Amino acid sequence: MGLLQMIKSQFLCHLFAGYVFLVSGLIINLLQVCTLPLWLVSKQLARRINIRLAYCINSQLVAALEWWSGTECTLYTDPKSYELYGKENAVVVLNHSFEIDFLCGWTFCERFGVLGSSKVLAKKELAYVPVIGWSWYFLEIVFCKRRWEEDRRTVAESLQNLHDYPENFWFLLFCEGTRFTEKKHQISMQVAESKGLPKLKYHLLPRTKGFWVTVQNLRGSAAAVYDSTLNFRNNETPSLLGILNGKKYHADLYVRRIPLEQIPEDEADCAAWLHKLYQEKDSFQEHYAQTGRYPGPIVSPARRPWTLINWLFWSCLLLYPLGLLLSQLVSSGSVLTLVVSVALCSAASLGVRWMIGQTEINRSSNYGNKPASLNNN
Ligand SMILES: CCCCC/C=C\C/C=C\CCCCCCCC(=O)SCCNC(=O)CCNC(=O)[C@H](O)C(C)(C)COP(=O)(O)OP(=O)(O)OC[C@H]1O[C@@H](n2cnc3c(N)ncnc32)[C@H](O)[C@@H]1OP(=O)(O)O
Ligand SMILES: CCCCCCCCCCCCCCCCCC(=O)OC[C@@H](O)COP(=O)(O)O
Repeated sequence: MGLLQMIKSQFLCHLFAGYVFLVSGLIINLLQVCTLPLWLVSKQLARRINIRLAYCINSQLVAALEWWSGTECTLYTDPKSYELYGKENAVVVLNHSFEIDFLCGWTFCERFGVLGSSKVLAKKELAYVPVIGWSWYFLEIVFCKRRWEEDRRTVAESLQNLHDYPENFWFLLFCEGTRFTEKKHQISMQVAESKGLPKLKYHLLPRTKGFWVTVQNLRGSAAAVYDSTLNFRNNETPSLLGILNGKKYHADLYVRRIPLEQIPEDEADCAAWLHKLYQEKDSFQEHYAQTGRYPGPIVSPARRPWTLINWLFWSCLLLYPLGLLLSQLVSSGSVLTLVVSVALCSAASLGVRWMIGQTEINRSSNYGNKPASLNNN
């Protein structure tokens, strides 16, 4: 392990990065709360401000991926479609197989200028995650309980609300609804068999209702579905902790742009269309397993400096109060102050570790672990 790699794996580096993320994130959450009165005066201005505030949070994780770990993300797509990315609203369908799949999505959001406005159909539990989850209220992120009878109305209403969104956005749908595990795959394939559907080797069976309600309610606003299939070279199993330790990964993403007009409006036809799409995605993963690449040309956008500049800005801004605090701590010599400071530090680092745990598949939910009739979160 080189010197730089050793420095990146130091706990003190992670502690500082966590301090900057947490404190800057809470400051930004507070600023977002302050925009609430503005929603009554000018909703569009409030939205534009929140897009930029959210960028300050999300881009710190993208900076960790792109600059700290140096992870490379290669895009395989049609050059004609590439020209449209970032210039239209789109529904992104991405396989949910890795702990940092969302982060690889975010790096492309950043490079196409939609990181602050990006949205997702997210499980309700994530709304309670400090900083990121809290910021999503102000981004009008769509939350679901993963219970259709409760979700169908709330999801439709939330999506309708996005029709007058002032800036281009990508709406991410992980149609499998949960991260891939062998146990969930086994159960999912039993459901596939019971439905007479072909078994999938690399994916869980997609949940089609959320996709149908999303496409139905974004027609007229979103121009296309970006069918996105992600994998990592050398059978890597990347993690957010690995990123924080400076581990470099190499992601490959295959994106196909499918105009929304090509997607059936009828619910049953739309469901059949999505099942066929996932069978195609499965074949792309097989192609990747055999050849180490996706079909089609590589047109990768280069990483941009803004995520690094944003992180450096917040680090410099927060370094001063941290220095003051530490110098007062040392000069006071008070044992009580020392104990309280150490306790606060420990609580904050445990909090950040819990947040990182939200991305870890070994802590995933029970959703999809039971057959269809008994399914719950
Ligand atoms: C280029 C890349 C850029 C991308 C980046 C862009 C933006 C990024 C922005 C933000 C990043 C944020 C990162 C956070 C990500 C967090 C994401 C999540 O939280 S994923 C979990 C929440 N989302 C979903 O669940 C979406 C998919 N689910 C649905 O759509 C569901 O339909 C639902 C609307 C949630 C309703 O849930 P429910 O369980 O009631 O679903 P269904 O009714 O559909 O399920 C029953 C249905 O499924 C069949 N089935 C299949 N397998 C099973 C199984 N194992 N158990 C039970 N049932 C199963 C079942 O037979 C039924 O079939 P049918 O519909 O035919 O009756
Ligand atoms: C600059 C460096 C910063 C260092 C500190 C890092 C702080 C950590 C931030 C944590 C961010 C958490 C964002 C939540 C994203 C979780 C995405 C996800 O994948 O959720 C899982 C669900 O889809 C499905 O859940 P399961 O049913 O599989 O269970």
